[in-house]
Amino acid sequence: MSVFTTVHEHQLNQFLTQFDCGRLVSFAGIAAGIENTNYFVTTDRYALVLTLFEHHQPDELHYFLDLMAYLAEHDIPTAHPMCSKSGSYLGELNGKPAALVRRLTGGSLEHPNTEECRTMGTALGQMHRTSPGFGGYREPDRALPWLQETGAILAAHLAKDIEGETVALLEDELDFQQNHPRGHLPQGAIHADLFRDNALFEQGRLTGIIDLYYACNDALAYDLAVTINDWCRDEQDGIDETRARAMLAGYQGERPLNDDERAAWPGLLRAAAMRFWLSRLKDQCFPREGEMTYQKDPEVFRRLLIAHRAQADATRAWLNG
Ligand SMILES: Nc1ncnc2c1ncn2[C@@H]1O[C@H](COP(=O)(O)OP(=O)(O)O)[C@@H](O)[C@H]1O
Ligand SMILES: N[C@@H](CCOP(=O)(O)O)C(=O)O
Repeated sequence: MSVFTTVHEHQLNQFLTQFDCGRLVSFAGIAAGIENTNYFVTTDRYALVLTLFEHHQPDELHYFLDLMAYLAEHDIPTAHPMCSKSGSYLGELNGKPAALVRRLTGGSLEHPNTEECRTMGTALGQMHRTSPGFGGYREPDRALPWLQETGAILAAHLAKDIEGETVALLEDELDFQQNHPRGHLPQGAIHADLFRDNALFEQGRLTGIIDLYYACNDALAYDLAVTINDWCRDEQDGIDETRARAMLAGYQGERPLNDDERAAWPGLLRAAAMRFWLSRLKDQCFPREGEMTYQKDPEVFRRLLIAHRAQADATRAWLNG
């Protein structure tokens, strides 16, 4: 259950007076999600989601909310935040920064099929045609410096056990990533965590991209690699080539990758696998106090990283449809 901060009805009513959003009808905590406190809020005018941000700084929250508004206003299916009567997307509730966004319909897909992967690729391509025009900037917080810092902590921790092979993989991959920077690739605002649980579908149609709370400015093609690594994974923690080709075709129908991006592609898939292997491994080795009791499996991304390291040419071939 991820309601970390309980909201009482009188607090919510007070908060809603700042918005022109009608009268409260009902509200209920949302169990999914692992970072923030979320509630479904229904008024006599709107279906909304209330988020109380548990960790982020105001600066980055303005970036996330402005980006959501920008994308929604450019016809990318994202949840538009509600603007308060005083002109702000960000308020405060129960001592936490808080925002109301429009509730999207649909649900996330556990087993997306080829067509749904193509649809997601198309939407991501559209988003990446639009997002470089967004004026905000946020430094990537899970890029090389974070990989190095986290990798060093984990290598020291794992070296105490019998994880020789794991430490060697970690160090070798860090070395590779250090020698394959991505700053020369086309940049823009990226989602950075567009996993299956962060997109809503209804009858085969994408209704929305949610949880933009890792969004930052980074290489656009890296965002595509993050997305493929989750949406197109097969049962053996490799990549299902048919779904990957469909997602890439959908994406490139909107935004073809350039020669630099094509050359960098196998390394980007590795960077994306490494990022989620390390964040999950860190949560496993150093569980965050007082938060989620379930953990996401780091092994999935370790195996995927090994698979990507072994098949650079094959992954590049997916780019050709
Ligand atoms: N705009 C929205 N419309 C509909 N459902 C939403 C919306 N935003 C969040 N949700 C629901 O809340 C859940 C948790 O949201 P999420 O942003 O992923 O939380 P966290 O940041 O804590 O991981 C989602 O899985 C989804 O069910
Ligand atoms: N998608 C990541 C988890 C990122 O955290 P969240 O707050 O978006 O749930 C993973 O699967 O490791």
